Amino acid sequence: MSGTTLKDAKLFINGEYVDALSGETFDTINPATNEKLASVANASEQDVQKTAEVAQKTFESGVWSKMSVDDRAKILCKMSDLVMERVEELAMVETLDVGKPIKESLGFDIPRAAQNLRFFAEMAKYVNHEHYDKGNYMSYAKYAPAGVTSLIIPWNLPFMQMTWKASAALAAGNTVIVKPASYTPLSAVMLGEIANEAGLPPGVLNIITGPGSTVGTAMTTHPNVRRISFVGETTTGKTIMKNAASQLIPVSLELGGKSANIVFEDADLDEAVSGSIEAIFRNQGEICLAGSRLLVQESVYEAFLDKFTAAVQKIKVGDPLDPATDMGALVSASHLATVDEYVQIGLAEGAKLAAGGKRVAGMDKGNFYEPTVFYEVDNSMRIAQEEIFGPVLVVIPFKTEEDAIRIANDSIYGLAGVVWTNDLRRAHRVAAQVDAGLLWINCWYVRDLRTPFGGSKASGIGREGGRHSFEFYTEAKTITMKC
Ligand SMILES: NC(=O)c1ccc[n+]([C@@H]2O[C@H](COP(=O)([O-])OP(=O)(O)OC[C@H]3O[C@@H](n4cnc5c(N)ncnc54)[C@H](O)[C@@H]3O)[C@@H](O)[C@H]2O)c1
Ligand SMILES: O=C/C=C/C=C(\O)C(=O)O
Repeated sequence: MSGTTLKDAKLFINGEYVDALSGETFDTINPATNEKLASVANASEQDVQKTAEVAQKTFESGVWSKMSVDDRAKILCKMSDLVMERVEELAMVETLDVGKPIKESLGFDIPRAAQNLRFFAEMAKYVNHEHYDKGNYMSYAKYAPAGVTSLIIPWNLPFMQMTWKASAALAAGNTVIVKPASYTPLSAVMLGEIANEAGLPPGVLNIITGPGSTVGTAMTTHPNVRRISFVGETTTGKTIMKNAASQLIPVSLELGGKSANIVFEDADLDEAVSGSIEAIFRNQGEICLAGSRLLVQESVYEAFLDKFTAAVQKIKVGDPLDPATDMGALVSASHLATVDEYVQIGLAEGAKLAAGGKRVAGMDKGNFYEPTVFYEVDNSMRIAQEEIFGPVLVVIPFKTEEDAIRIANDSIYGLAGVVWTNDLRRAHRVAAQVDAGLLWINCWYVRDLRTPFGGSKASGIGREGGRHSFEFYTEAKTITMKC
């Protein structure tokens, strides 16, 4: 692991890899060693300007926007196949750049990216066909690609989330400018090679690396841009929405979360323990959908917490490239400092540690943090209200179903929720009352790409997935004719 270097990353514009116009680069760092992995082109507003012109010209040429949906699907499915042909290489790059366990990159991130490409390519053939008759009049709707689409991606699941957005936008016939997060650009730029090999016309997919403050701003204010889809922090989402308002561009925002994971006394406790461990510690807790507030019914609180902390001790934190590793390194030294700061805040607020609370001993070179569990937590504490986005769980007892729902909803966020119970009616009753876009009952993060995905309250605006993605990435036109 130590000393691994990867190919330097350039911008992918108009089907070619190029340097930033300024020639500047920045380094991407391996979170497991804090050593440099590769140099990355550092784009500026001028690069975005150039790319927006390429994307607009390509869109207007019709080479992709007017290609038949079947032909588009062939190319996107080919990209999907090529992703799987290169699964090991892509997984290694993702693991080195993000710090996540290789078993995750190999078993989830990259295969899910291939699935994203294939799913939206195929679905494009079947969605959004509408036709109505009314007396002598017939109406139908055409869903045309919207145009140049800006996609801005965070660092936690880079390749998976990039393809989650880009596949839908491309399948709908748009041209795309995508920006990965500066911590994790390496897998994203590889999609350019794959696009070229699959025969995607130049200028359809463009990939830009550089700072959110300049490149991201230019991507959200450029007059050529017709759609913006963003995944990231709530505060960044607000800035993007303000910028988008200046051009009146529709936005789709997938933002932060502080989701309640509710364990009722009638749940299968062993299943709830393993599911709840997964819900907070998968991907080092760096996942927007994390069940970061564990609400446990008082009657089983102690029994559950004992089982849970015993299971936490078994989590193997280690070298992300080791196939046995369950939890890797946090994405950056500064993120590790933020996570540790929250742990100190929790202690100062009076919460108690049942597990973790510090860096992993003997692994100081990388950003390794112990899986951390706080109890004696009140939901009003900062550690229960603010998104930590790391391996830190707060456990809160509750008495009744009404208490659980009240605590779950006492949050600015509304992304996800989890309910563990064997009472069918309770499961649906609670799921209906938790204010969140996504609810899982006796499971967590099981995805069907046809379903609406996104959050309410401070967790976002809009939904993607299935027909919802196609609605967002297209412009509807109703045509009515007298017959
Ligand atoms: N709801 C979801 O589906 C979902 C999924 C994954 C992550 N997230 C959230 O993402 C956050 C973690 O990711 P992050 O730290 O990369 O988020 P972030 O908001 O800091 O950055 C996300 C992206 O936005 C860019 N950016 C920054 N400032 C910008 C600006 N002013 N204009 C345009 N772009 C800008 C960044 O460079 C990066 O590419 C967490 O809050 C997490 O909950 C949400
Ligand atoms: O960290 C956030 C997870 C986002 C997940 C998806 O976008 C998805 O599964 O489609």
